[in-house]
Amino acid sequence: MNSLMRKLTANADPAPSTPSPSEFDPSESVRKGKSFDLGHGSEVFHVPRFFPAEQSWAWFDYLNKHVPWSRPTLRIFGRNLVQPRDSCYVAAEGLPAISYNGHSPRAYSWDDFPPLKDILDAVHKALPGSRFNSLVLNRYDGNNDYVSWHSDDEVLYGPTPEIASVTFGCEREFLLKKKPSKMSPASGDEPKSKRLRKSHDPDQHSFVLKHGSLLVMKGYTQRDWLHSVPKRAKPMSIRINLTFRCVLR
Ligand SMILES: O=C(O)CCC(=O)C(=O)O
Ligand SMILES: [Fe+2]
Repeated sequence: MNSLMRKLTANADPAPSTPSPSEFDPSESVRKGKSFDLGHGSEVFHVPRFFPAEQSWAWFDYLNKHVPWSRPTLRIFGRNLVQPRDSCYVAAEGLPAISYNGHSPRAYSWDDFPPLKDILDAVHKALPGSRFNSLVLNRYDGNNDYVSWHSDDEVLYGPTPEIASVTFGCEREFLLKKKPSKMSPASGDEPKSKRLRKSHDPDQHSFVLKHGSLLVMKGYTQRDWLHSVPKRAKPMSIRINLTFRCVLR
C-alpha cells in the first residue's frame, strides 16, 4: 500500500466493528463480574473491565462523533432547566414513546448506528435471558455534567426492569442510595449523620464505572433505590454511557 493509500484508509473513519470471538468473548469476559445483593430482591452486577480497552476507544470515538447529541430543556419541579449532559435515544420500531421531565426524545433506529448493534449483541451474549430493545445514551462533557438522583421506574419498563449500563471514556463514580421507606424507616432512631460515619452504610453504594465496564441493575433496584452520577470538582474528560433497557409493548 503506498503512503497516499494508507492515508486515505486511515481517514476513512469506518464504523468500528466488534473483534472476532477469538479476541473477545462476551460470555467469557462476563465471568470476571461480581454480584452485589442490595437486599429485598434488588441486585447489581458489575464487570469493571468487560470490553477490551482498544475496542472501547474505537466505539467512544465513533459515538462521540456520529451520535446526534442534544441537551433538551427539562421541566423539573415547575422550572425549566437545561439537561446537564448530552443525550440521545435509540429504540426498535413501533415501541411506545418514552417521556421524562416533560421531554419526549425522538427515537433513532438501531440501523442508524451499526456499532450500537455490535455492543447490544455483546451485552445480550454476556447476559443470557436478557432482552433489550431500547437505549438511552448520555455524554458527560467534563466534571460539571451529571445526572441527579433518580430511578428508571417508568411503568413502560415493567416492575423489575433489567438495565445494562456500558461506559466508554472517562471513569466516573456511580452512586446508589436506598429510597426513603414510609413503612420501615431504615434510619431507625439514629441520626443519619452518625450512621454515615460508620465504615459501611448498607443503604448507600458506590461503583467506579471504568472505560469498557458493564454494570447491570436488576430486580427491584428501580423501585427501591435511586442512582446518580454526581458533579465533581476536579476537571474530567468526556464520558459516554449507554443504558440498555426493554420497553414493554
Ligand atoms: O451515566 C450513567 O452511568 C447513568 C445514566 C442513567 O442513570 C440514565 O440514563 O438513566
Ligand atoms: Fe438512570
